[in-house]
Amino acid sequence: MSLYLESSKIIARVNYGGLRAAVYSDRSIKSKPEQLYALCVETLKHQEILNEVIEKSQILKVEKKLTHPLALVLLHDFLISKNGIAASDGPLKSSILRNRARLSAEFTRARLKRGFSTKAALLAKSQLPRFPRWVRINNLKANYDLLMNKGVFSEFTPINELSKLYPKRDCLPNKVYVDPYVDDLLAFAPSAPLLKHPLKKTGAIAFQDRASCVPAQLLDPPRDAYIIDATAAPGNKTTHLASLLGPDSKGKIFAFERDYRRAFTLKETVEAAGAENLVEIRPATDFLRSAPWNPSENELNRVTHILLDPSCSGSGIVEREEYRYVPVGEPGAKGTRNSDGASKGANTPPSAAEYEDAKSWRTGAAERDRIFALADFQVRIIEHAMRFPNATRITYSTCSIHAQENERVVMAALNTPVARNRGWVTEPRHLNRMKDWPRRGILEECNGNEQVADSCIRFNPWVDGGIGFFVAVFIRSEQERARLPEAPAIKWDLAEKARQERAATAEGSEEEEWEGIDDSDLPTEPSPRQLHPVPIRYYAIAPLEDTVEPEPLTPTPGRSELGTSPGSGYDPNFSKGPKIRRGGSKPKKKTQREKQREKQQAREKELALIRPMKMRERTVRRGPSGAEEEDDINGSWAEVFEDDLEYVSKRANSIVKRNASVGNLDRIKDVRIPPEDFDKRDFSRLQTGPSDD
Ligand SMILES: C[S@@+](CC[C@H](N)C(=O)[O-])C[C@H]1O[C@@H](n2cnc3c(N)ncnc32)[C@H](O)[C@@H]1O
Repeated sequence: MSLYLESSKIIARVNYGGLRAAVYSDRSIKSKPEQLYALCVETLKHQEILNEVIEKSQILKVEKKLTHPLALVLLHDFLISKNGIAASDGPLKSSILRNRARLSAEFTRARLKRGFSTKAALLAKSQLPRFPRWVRINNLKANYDLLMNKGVFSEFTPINELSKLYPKRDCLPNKVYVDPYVDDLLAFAPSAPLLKHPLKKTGAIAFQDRASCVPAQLLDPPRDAYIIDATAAPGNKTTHLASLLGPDSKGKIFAFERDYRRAFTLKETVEAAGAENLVEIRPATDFLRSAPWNPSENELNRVTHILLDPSCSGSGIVEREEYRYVPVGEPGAKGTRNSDGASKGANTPPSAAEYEDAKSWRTGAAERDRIFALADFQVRIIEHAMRFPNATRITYSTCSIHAQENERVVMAALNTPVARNRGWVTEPRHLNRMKDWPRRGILEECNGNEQVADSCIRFNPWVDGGIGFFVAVFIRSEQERARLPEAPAIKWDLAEKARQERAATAEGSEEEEWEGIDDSDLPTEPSPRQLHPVPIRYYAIAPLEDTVEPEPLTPTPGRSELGTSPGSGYDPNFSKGPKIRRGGSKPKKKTQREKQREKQQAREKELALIRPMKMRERTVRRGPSGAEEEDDINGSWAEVFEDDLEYVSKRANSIVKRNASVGNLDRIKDVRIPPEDFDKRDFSRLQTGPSDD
């Protein structure tokens, strides 16, 4: 398919940003993604004037084969791009060239009408960024009083309306907006001369989007708090936390960053902000492996506040250059006006209702699968943070607009055993500093739970000045914390220690851990199942050499006994087969022979399903004492519902292979599907990871 056909399809499909993800994640695309993305962005940027040309020239009526988005991309290249329409596109090109005189004349007329005497002038204007510039004052090097009251920003006059700073006709480059929700946060018009401001060079101010400042603000740590920023690079929120602690704080921020290279960027950001004394960077360190219950980590044990801003789809990031496609026939395409007289078109914010209807965000299948995988990880990271013995406050944020990564993750996290056992809830709206903020969580995505939906905060990029964002605050009371001061069982502790020692000697597996998720591993559609209140079987994922026959495990009451130590939970009477509990009416009496045949058939079916798990090579490692250690895989287990056995065993097998291939066996502790997802028949959040307490 040609560049033009592909780009016309993309712009028509993607609404409200997310163009980059759509282009780069669509595997069916043949054109060069960078060329495609540039064409989409530039076309949408100029769609208002191009729409006028389309309308006045009546090209869609003359050339019946042209669709509106296709006409837009072709006209962009014909009228605006300096290279013209790509030569290879014969019929498409001809459809434009046949009408060349009329199109050029209409374009010139439209350009002059807008006051641009040349095409260059039109292009220069269109390069201006679209949103206000947000500036956060860094308390480690300056303060609000100094900048706002003592004259450093004296050329800017404070205003109360953020909308005046959008680059429209009445945009005010010499005004400043003081944000009422985040301390020390200011907004300026995009054209305000701040990029090379000396304050930026000294680190006294930082450019940070408004929504991205909310997590640290809502974490609201006391001056001497011990804090974790679990996923820290490039360090915007870490340095914001440091600024909130202030220069005299005796607190500490542990900044985890799994990616080694990104940890360097984090270090630079921390140094530029003058926050070295407050921040302890943990480079190339996976937060999911942090173990505050280890005696060697007793500083982590003091952590009370945790900021989680994990990897997400980034679907809320509306690139500064991205515009929204307005199909022909919508009011915006014809240049109609809002009631306030402003032109309603590609640069017009969607209404709040339009925006909050997250289901209207259209994504391709590959992107959807990626989002499911991300959601897995996001729940795990919250769950892990909730295990910190002294934690009382956690913020969870994403720059995603997908409920799958937002409300649904919050709901899943609240439903984990660790949240329930330790008394974690979302902070009620009335207690929240942003209780007046209008955009809250999507009720139906919170299973109709108003309290949870109300406690979530959403940002609309067009209205709120920057990116689409989501924040939720989890809290638990002091009483709850006192009730459960200790973390996991001692067995976990020892297993964790052994794992950490192995991790220290393992080579280069960390960086791949998350990014390496392969789409082919992910479910494309839910598999059917009957409802079971509890898992009915556990299966070991056994290494080939050790076991001739795979060893099913019988269910044991406590999860902590499973999966953390090699071989735990094995039923010595396995040869008799695990007992299966079934609901429903009493089965008809069967003869002994029938029973035996059925048993044999069931067994063969199971073996056929489990056998692929045995394909990986056994890896033997030396433990700290030099003794040969049992490979982690021996202790791995899958919690399998009978109806889903086939699907889960395939998935477990692929996880084993993937991890084996990157030499990282430590992650494989369990494979499980949260019970609430069984109820919804949603297999999207199949999880792997350390066993829960
Ligand atoms: C969305 S970015 C964080 C942005 C950061 N909070 C900021 O405001 O500058 C997510 C980061 O988390 C890191 N990350 C992902 N998984 C991690 C894990 N398990 N442990 C530590 N860091 C992780 C990624 O490498 C990435 O740098």
